Amino acid sequence: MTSWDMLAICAVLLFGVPHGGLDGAVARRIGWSSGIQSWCLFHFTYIILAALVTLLWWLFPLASLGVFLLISALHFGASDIVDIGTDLLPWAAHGGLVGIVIPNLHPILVEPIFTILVGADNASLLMNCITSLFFPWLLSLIGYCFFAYWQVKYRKSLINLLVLVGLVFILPPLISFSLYFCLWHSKGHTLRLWHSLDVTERRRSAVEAAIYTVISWLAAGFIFYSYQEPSSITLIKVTFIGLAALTLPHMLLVDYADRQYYTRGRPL
Ligand SMILES: CC1=C(/C=C/C(C)=C/C=C/C(C)=C/C=O)C(C)(C)CCC1
Ligand SMILES: [Fe+2]
Repeated sequence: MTSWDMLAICAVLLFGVPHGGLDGAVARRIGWSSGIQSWCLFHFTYIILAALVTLLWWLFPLASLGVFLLISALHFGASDIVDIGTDLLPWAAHGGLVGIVIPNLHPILVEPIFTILVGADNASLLMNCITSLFFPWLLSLIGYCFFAYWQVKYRKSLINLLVLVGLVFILPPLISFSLYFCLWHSKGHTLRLWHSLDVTERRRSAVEAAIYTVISWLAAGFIFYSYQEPSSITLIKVTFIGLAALTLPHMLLVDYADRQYYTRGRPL
């Protein structure tokens, strides 16, 4: 791992992870009350789901990484176009960027990372599967180009996606992932949510997000140093398995519960 890769991973932890810190604010606005019982239930459920993902990863690494890539595609795709719509073609094209395009454009660099996460045999199986998805993804991108020609509202997001594909092409995988995750996904989510929050909710939500962020950094640091031999391999494991663990509750809240609230007519 180069020092740029290290920097990229640190950026993911420092600037990417905090966007999940606003999940408490999301929970409140979809109806979780601020009472002590609800508060405990919310945190308990969040932690149990995250722990369950970690346990499942340990038991079934290949299936867990496969499902993680799939739900990440749904999450990233939905988030990229959240202000515009929910059409399938743009969703698929945006969703495939991280899980399909990055591994296909840099298989030599991505396969060793998958190997760290799920073992060599599983990594090569997964790479074969992802390779076979590249052509369908390319078709979705071409279809999206035509779609955006007619649906003018999608043009800007299409151009964004094309720029991102260009970045993925020229940059190493961890660097392009980190740029997308920190500067597109997390920044977009945080700004959108911030503006949609009641002014009276903002201060509390910011303090809460800062506390959750520090707790997740401490947890990551603790797990990292409790490994017998902290190394770049351990850093990769802690980062991506940690992301997978936090993504499930984060996604259930943001993409499922909050979207229902959103489609009931309130602003996001
Ligand atoms: C595992 C792995 C990758 C995918 C990471 C993903 C898919 C992260 C998703 C994070 C989410 C969904 C956060 C929620 O907000 C890469 C970059 C292809 C590189 C190789 C290792
Ligand atoms: Fe997210």
